[in-house]
Amino acid sequence: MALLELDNVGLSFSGVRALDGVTFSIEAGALHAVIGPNGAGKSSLFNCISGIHRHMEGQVRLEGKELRGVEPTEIARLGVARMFQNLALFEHLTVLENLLLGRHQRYTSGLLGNLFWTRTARAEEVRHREKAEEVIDFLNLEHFRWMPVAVLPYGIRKRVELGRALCMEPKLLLLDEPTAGLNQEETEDMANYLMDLRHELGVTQVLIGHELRFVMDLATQVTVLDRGRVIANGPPSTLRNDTRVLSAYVGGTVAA
Ligand SMILES: Nc1ncnc2c1ncn2[C@@H]1O[C@H](COP(=O)(O)OP(=O)(O)OP(=O)(O)O)[C@@H](O)[C@H]1O
Repeated sequence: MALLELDNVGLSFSGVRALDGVTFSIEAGALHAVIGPNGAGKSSLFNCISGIHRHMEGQVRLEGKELRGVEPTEIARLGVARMFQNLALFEHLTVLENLLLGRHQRYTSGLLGNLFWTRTARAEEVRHREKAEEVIDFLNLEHFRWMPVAVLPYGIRKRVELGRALCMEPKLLLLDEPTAGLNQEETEDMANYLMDLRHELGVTQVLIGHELRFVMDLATQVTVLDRGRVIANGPPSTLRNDTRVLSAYVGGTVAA
């Protein structure tokens, strides 16, 4: 069974058909890219998976469990994390504090446990710190651990944003244009981290991308959306010369 299945997903906004009959699946361990021109429906699709659009049609299933109608916080708890294009960090908190906040939906000891600092709450706090430190090591953020996010360069903030999502120990990581605003070197760094994530930690990723070369080099599977519909779906090698894909990007070419 695929990790995530989208079955005939549709979404309308007062007459605008943002998604229409979107059906495809995401295999465990994949780095699955969703591409398409502006307005194709990529963000709408992520919002449907995250439970933000309650009026969506069709079905979204995570490990066979229907997500439609499930609250976004519960979907996050089930293992769907999201790295936002516009950073969702707390600027005045340190890198470590931001990462620990990424774990908040995993706290189980509750308010009373924390207030009275019970043994369970203490043990839990240690576990959260260990996980945050693992993520810091993995993303080479040691040097920035105690710095407030506000003073960090944009490329490092993007890495912290990825780290915040990773702290949730997701089954499925949704990456909304992870390289937007990054320079060439930072883009290559991000690509390497995403590949390591797949190979070393086995995290399944769905990535919205604009830059075709980046997507084609990185992804194991690509779904192309155009005006809310799936126009192509397959491994990058089969899509490089697909005329539907090329024509969806006006004047665009899929670099070899
Ligand atoms: N909240 C909303 N209210 C009204 N229309 C919306 C809303 N969200 C999306 N749309 C419309 O749905 C369509 C798909 O938009 P969406 O943002 O999902 O595309 P996209 O592929 O992510 O585009 P981009 O690459 O520009 O971010 C567009 O026509 C957009 O105007």
